Amino acid sequence: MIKWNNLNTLSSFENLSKVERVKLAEVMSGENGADRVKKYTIPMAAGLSYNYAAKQVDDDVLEALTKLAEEAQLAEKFEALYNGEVINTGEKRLVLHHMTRGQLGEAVEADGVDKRTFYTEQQKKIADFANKVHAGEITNAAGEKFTTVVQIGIGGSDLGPRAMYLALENWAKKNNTFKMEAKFISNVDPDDAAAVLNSIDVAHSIFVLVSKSGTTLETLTNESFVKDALKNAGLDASKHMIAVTSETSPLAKSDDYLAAFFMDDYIGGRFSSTSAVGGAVLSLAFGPEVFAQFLQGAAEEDKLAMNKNVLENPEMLDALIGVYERNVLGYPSTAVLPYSQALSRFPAHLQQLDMESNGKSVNRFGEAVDYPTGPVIFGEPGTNGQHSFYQLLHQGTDIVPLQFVGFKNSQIGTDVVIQDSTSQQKLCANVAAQIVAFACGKADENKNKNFKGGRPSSIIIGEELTPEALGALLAHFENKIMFQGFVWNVNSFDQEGVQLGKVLAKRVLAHETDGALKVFSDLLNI
Ligand SMILES: O=P(O)(O)OC[C@H]1O[C@](O)(CO)[C@@H](O)[C@@H]1O
Repeated sequence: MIKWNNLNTLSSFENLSKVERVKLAEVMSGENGADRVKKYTIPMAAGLSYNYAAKQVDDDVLEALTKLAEEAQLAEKFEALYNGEVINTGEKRLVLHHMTRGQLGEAVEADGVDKRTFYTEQQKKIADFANKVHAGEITNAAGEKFTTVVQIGIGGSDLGPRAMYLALENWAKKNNTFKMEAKFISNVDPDDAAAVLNSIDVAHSIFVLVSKSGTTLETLTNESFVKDALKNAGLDASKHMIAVTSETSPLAKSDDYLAAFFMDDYIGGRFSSTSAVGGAVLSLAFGPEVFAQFLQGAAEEDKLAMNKNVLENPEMLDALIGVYERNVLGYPSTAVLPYSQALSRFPAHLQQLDMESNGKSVNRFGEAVDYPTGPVIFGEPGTNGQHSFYQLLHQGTDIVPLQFVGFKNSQIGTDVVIQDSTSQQKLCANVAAQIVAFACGKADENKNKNFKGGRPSSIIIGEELTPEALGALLAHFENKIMFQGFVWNVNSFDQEGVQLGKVLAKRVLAHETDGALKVFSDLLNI
């Protein structure tokens, strides 16, 4: 029997807050620190590992976290989710994104169909379509091959697929699986669509309109923008556009598209990278086999997330340490710092994934919670971040937990030796140095040069950022955020907080304003 209780009603949480705090600078120094780095690590899928040696934990904290996981029934709640319970209570929906990449539990039937079959059928349809485009069987009206794919979508219909595309673009070029260049239009700022359209050859471009709801104003506006451009170039828009949407959306039955692929309401936008939302653009860009490898990595990581032993479950442990940092140690934000240029937009994707999921102040029954929930997430790839905001991270008044990601090898492989080391070695040296610098600090009589240390971090380490590794990385964070939502007793799968701004913007556009809204409308010349 699953119980949905607030975090601060759990006795294991009270016990956790009484466990003696770990002095990170002390435990990470000398041989003790070396032992921790070897001991506090968990294997992940695709050769990745999650190392939490530099987190503010020891065996006592880990034991208390294990008890919290048990009392909060994290494994049971995940099981209920993948077996098709209505976990998204706010919208009365199942939560099925795991099924886009595998079958973790029982078969789930909804809307009269087996859902795993539905998702795999969509994948097959996309693969078939992509193969025909690559083979020149589906072409533009002049019978010429498409060379570019442009995704039109926003939020979850943009950030995840864009981050995944950028993560694999160079890998695919190096491994001869690169098929088509991809571009993305998301913002309703006309300069976004105009700049992308100016940079491509529209006659040889295929546009993927992605909107689960089929009602998002930004996306529909950008669709019109693109249709105008196609018309102005003397082209038939319906021969250049495909749609990814839910079967119940207004876009589903339209004749305006060359083809339509479906997801459904059981997949939240921000959790949709492994559905048709990411599948169409990634299969067109890199081929369906690469997309399948990406799904495989995610599926393997999902299986690890099922493990009831917290110390063998990287997602659950990462989630619990995050809760400890947020609710016991009182840290308000988390920085995501990939030491990989290919992951340049991964922090932006995690921002939506985490903040839209767990940025809630009521529990899943709509009652106010009186403890902090989701942290502020931000990040940049290293080493660029080091020359930007790391000053605050090292010496600022707030302690910001850090989530590093690093790979032993680069994707392209081209490198240079300067001062006896390659660029890749310099990159990896920097992330190792940062972990220890943040944890241990450095005493200096000059207070301006003093580093207190005690700043916790974890790192996910891999051999190389491959499609499997990327899938595993994505699934790690999706599952981590899900587990945190369970601990905080919030519904991580709705997003009512985005509605008010949309409603007010419509009022501004309809000139139905008064008070401050009217003055701002006048100031902005609307
Ligand atoms: O795919 P859609 O329905 O256009 O939604 C786009 C995005 O808008 C949001 O609903 C927020 O406004 C996100 O959750 C979602 O990813």
